[in-house]
This record gives sequence, C-alpha cells and structure tokens, in this order.
Amino acid sequence: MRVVHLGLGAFHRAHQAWYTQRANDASDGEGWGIAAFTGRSPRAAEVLSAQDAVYTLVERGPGGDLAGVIQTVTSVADGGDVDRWRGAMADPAVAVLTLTVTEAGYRPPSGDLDADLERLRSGAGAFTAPGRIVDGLRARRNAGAGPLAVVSCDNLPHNGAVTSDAVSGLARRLDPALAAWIDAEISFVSTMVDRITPATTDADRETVLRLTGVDDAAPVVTEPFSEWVLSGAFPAGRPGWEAGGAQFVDDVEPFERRKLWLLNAGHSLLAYLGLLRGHATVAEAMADEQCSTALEALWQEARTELPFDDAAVDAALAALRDRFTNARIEHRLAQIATDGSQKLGPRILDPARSRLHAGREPGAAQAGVIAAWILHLLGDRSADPGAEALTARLRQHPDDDAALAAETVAELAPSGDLGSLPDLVREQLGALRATTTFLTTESLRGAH
Ligand SMILES: NC(=O)c1ccc[n+]([C@@H]2O[C@H](COP(=O)([O-])OP(=O)(O)OC[C@H]3O[C@@H](n4cnc5c(N)ncnc54)[C@H](O)[C@@H]3O)[C@@H](O)[C@H]2O)c1
Ligand SMILES: O=P(O)(O)OC[C@@H](O)[C@@H](O)[C@H](O)[C@H](O)CO
Repeated sequence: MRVVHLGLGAFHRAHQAWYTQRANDASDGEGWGIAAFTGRSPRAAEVLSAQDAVYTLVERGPGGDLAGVIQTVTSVADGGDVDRWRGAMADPAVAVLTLTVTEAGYRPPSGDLDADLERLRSGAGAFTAPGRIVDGLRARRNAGAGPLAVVSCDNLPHNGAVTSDAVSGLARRLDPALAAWIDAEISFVSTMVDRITPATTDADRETVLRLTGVDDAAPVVTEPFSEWVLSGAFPAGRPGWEAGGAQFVDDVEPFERRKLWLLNAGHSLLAYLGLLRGHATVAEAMADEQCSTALEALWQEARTELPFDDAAVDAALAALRDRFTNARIEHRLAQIATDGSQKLGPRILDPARSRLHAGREPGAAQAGVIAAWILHLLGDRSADPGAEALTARLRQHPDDDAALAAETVAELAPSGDLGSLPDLVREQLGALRATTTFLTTESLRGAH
C-alpha cells in the first residue's frame, strides 16, 4: 500500500516518513512506501532522487547524535510533474495523501487560485496546493480508484477542515459533480504534529559524513521528541503509525491548542524579540533573560485557556524549556519568523480571544509579540508575502506607535474583536523601544 505526500520538506522526512518506518518495522506485512512530491521548487526531489530517496535522519539530543537510515520514501518527484502526480493520485493502492505545504499553502492569493481554475479547466496541471489536490482527486475519481484520507500535517488549527474547505471550495467552482464525489469519498483528517526540525545545513551534512561515513546530500536533523495526534477516518486503510507513538483521538482540538499556544506561540515570540535583540537561534534567545522572561509571561497568559489540568501543562512547559534550550539543535529564528501574517492569528490572537471570552483582557506578553513583529516588519529582513501591503503602510509612519498598533491589529483581526489589544500593543512598542537599545527607527533596517 502507498502514501502520497505533497510538500517534500525537512519536516515530512523527520516526522511522517519516520512514523511510517516505525510502522513498517513493527509489521510483518509488505510495508508502506511514500511517493513524495515537492510543493514548489523541484530542488529537494532532484537531490533526493540522486540517492534513491534514501537519507539519514539524525536525532540530536542535548548529549549526542543518533543517526538512522529512512527508507520509506520510495519515490520523489517535482509536484509540477503533472503526469506523475495524477498517476500517483489515481493509483488504487494509494490510501493516504499527507500534506506539509506550510500555513500559507492553504490560502493562496485569489489570483493564483483563479489561474489554477483556468488551468484545471483546460486540463493543464495546477500550481497551488489546493489546485494540485483537486487535480489529483479528479484523476482518482476518473480512474475509479476509490476513497482516500487527506491528512494535513501543517501547524494550523482545524487543519482538516481548512484543507477540506480549500479543496472543496475550488472543486465546486470547477465541477459540482467532482465536489460531490469528494464529499462522499474523501476524508479530511485533522492532526497535531510536533517535532522541531530545522532546515538542514552544510555542517549537518559534514556531521553525517563523520558519523556514518556516508556522503548524504540530504540528511535531516531533528530532536528526539516527537508527537502526532490524529482525528478522522481512513476509509482505505493506513500505516500502523501507533508503532511510533501516534495517538488516534475523537477530538484533536485540545492538543492543537496546547501545541500552537505554548510551543509555536513561544517560537514566534523568541523569533521576533530574539532577532531584534541580535540573536540567531532559539537556544541563543533562550539564554537572554529579556526573551525568557517574556516567554514565561506568554505561557502564563495562555495556560489558563487550555483544557488540561495544571500537572499536564506544567509537564508540557518543562519539556518545552528543555527542548528550546537544546543548543545542539540550531533552529534559526529567521526561519521561524517567516510568514508571521499567517502564523500570529493561530498562535497569539486565538489565545488572546479565548481570554476575552472568559472575561479577561489579552495579555501584555501576547501584545509584546505583535509589537516585536511590527518592529520586525519595519526592518529589512521580513520574509512574508502576506504582509507586504501592511509593511508598506507601516513604513509610512514608523514612529507613530498608536497608528502602527491599530493598523496591525486591524489587519490581523479585521472583525475588531480583540478588546484592548491595540492599546496594549502600543504600550509594548514603547516598552520595546525603551528597553532594547538599538531599536531606533534608523537602526531597524540594518540592525538584524
Ligand atoms: N520544521 C518543523 O519543525 C515543523 C514542525 C511541525 C510542523 N511543521 C509544518 O511543516 C511545514 C513545512 O516545514 P518544513 O520544515 O518541512 O519546511 P521546508 O521549507 O523544509 O519544506 C516546505 C515544503 O512546503 C512546500 N511549500 C512551501 N510553500 C508552499 C506553498 N505556498 N504551496 C505549496 N507548497 C509549499 C515547499 O515546496 C516544501 O516542499 C511547516 O510550515 C509547518 O506547518 C514543521
Ligand atoms: O514550521 P512553521 O513555519 O509553521 O513554524 C516554525 C516553528 O515554530 C515550527 O516549525 C516548530 O518547530 C514546530 O511546529 C515544532 O513541532
């Protein structure tokens, strides 16, 4: 049996491919293979195909490295290779499609979706992730290949429903009969995924050569910790991912919230504040008292909103302190800082909203993350196509904190449902400028 994957990045290879290997190791059947496709650039497929898609996975703990070989990815290809993509999706032996296409991948610009609709109508291949999935599902329906589970593994709340909405919405515009078939045959599974996996560096390749003697052009380095919680149906079967510790639950939402509001929110705080304070990695930022104090405050603001008892939250936070201070994992703040416009809603605004619903105001540390993001956007290292228009507007009045705060919060939450957040963000901008010496308007562009 087979899995198809879209978005052949580091995380897929450290997480879903690793769970699939554990499942195969634990079963005496023929095992599962993954036909993996790149989301945008074909580069990862080119490098991996030169080594038959086999690669080294290094589990990097605070005390040492453990290298293993992952062999569950059985083929790699460019997602733009229309015939291979359709062929894989129309294969009746395929039971699962997994996705890691980043948060932004689920909400392509409307112009890109319109262009995909035209391409799909003419029979050409699509470019966006929803477009490619619709194209693949159409090929599957036409081949009579039967039902399939689509499993989003991106850091989005309700990622199953978000995927279903994006795919079904586009399919309805293309062909209502296809949309009806998707409703009847395709299951959209929601997941919480967790394993800190930085982009691979040249130093990682050298480490693998030293550890194993193998000159692997595409190893992946990850932390020992891993978690996967899934909810939904697998109408055509699935690998026994429980062998790697995956949990299958009725409701994944509490787990999503715990992870997004503690780990990912913490990462975003460390990224924006840490970069402004001249740090490059998560562990470096953790060693800076201003960052770690703000992080602890952020966690206190979020923990009251989580449906877990104190002991469970304490255990999750203790693990996070260890994971974030593992200096052997060089997780670049610049990587985490990308696409803040897509990430801050689920990570910071949702827990702030939850506080408001419970009769509390948003927290100062939550506001501090937005303030640090604003200063990040005013600098010159932001990589966030979704924030380009906002950034251009903010740069027209870089010293007017009230306007910066109001415009940014309005952009992130157009419904204006965030109570005193704009005022808190303005206060936090003032505090950041006062406490972080090089945060002058002139220095922002060159400081980080
Ligand atoms: N790296 C981690 O620690 C980690 C942990 C948990 C979850 N995730 C999830 O996995 C995602 C990918 O992380 P990664 O480390 O593999 O990143 P990566 O940069 O190594 O790979 C990203 C993949 O997504 C594709 N992609 C990027 N933008 C796209 C778009 N707009 N449309 C379609 N495809 C697109 C790329 O082509 C590539 O295949 C994250 O955005 C996150 O949602 C990552
Ligand atoms: O991968 P992103 O871009 O959604 O977010 C960056 C990090 O916060 C994230 O990758 C975490 O490392 C990950 O979610 C840990 O499981």
